[in-house]
Amino acid sequence: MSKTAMGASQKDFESAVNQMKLLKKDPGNEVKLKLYAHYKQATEGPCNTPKPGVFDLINKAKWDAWNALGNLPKETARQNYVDLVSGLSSSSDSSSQVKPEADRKQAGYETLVMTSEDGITKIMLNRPTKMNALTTQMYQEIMLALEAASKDDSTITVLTGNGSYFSSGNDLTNFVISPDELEERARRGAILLRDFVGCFIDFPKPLVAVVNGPAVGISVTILRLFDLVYASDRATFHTPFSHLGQTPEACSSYTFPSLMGPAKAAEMLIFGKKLTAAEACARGLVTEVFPDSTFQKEVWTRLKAYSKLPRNALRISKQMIRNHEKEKLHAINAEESRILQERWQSDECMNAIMNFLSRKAKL
Ligand SMILES: CCCCCCCCCCC/C=C/C(=O)SCCNC(=O)CCNC(=O)[C@H](O)C(C)(C)COP(=O)(O)OP(=O)(O)OC[C@H]1O[C@@H](n2cnc3c(N)ncnc32)[C@H](O)[C@@H]1OP(=O)(O)O
Repeated sequence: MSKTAMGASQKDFESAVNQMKLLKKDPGNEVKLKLYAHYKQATEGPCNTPKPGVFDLINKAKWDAWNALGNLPKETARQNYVDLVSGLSSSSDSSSQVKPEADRKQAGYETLVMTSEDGITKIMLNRPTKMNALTTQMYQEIMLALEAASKDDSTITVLTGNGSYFSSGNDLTNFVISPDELEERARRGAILLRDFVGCFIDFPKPLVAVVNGPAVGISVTILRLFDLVYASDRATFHTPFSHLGQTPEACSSYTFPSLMGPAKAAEMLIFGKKLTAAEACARGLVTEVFPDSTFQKEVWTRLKAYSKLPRNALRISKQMIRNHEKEKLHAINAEESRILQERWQSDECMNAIMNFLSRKAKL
């Protein structure tokens, strides 16, 4: 009989616990929470400790993960733990294996797939099971990818998402930190945000967003810094900043009012109205909307034709259009990042994040 059918033995479990201690690569907060919850369930049974206070972020997230397992039997939790660890070990073992050409990622990127073909460099966000939510690692990798794309011999650079979403915006687990770390992490977060947006402001070549599905938060506000925005008619555009106790970023406090007028910008940025692709197009945020059934075909045919245009002319024209407001955009970016640094330390923001993480609220 297989191990799974019998359930993992206590020995398997102990060996998985030891294996975890030897794991070289950090598996990330979400996996660590799952491991913690299954370990506690396997060793102590259903959650039996008082719920930590709302500002005790780490312990609250751990408690929520354990509590979510309800009455899961100890044996099942033990098996799940062993399976989780075995998945982690095999994925780190296989990192040295050669993958088939079709799914080989350009070296150095774990959260993106970067490819160059037909004069187009494509940067694809690649966390489809998390709706391409942006972790701090992902912000860093996007900056590296943009830097590489700005120097390669392609004509056009494209950002798109793998799976059903373009991106669900900032990964809210970026906020799973202990209260004594909050001030320093907010300071570093503001620098990361400023540098990330700065790369888009300064990007020298035509930059195209292929919005394959819904976009949330910073994946919406950043769009005004692209030269073309093509959207599937399945895409939606949602900036729920107030719901999260946060404020606009990516220069949207300036670019959105100048694009669509202050009243329409307020509807999105202050009140969190979600737009359809057609509405976003009518407001000038999207260049063109395509039926989802033909989206990829139509967009890539169009982009391949554009990529054959004279490279330097495209580049110089882009810079002529963008250079007028570059300095202003950098100043606005710095100010928005400073304000967010304060917001991230507010009760309003912390409560909203905890609500999401404990699955009480879906935006
Ligand atoms: C101290 C601070 C340091 C911070 C440093 C950051 C620096 C830069 C900050 C830039 C500022 C940016 C702001 C924003 O982008 S605000 C917008 C944030 N995004 C959201 O609020 C969206 C939250 N997600 C949702 O509401 C829903 O998930 C969504 C509507 C997108 C989809 O719902 P659906 O029911 O279809 O799917 P699930 O919710 O089940 O999602 C599937 C799994 O994906 C996970 N997920 C999705 N989005 C996020 C996210 N943004 N953050 C974290 N995780 C996300 C979800 O949890 C599911 O995971 P599991 O299967 O493991 O449960």
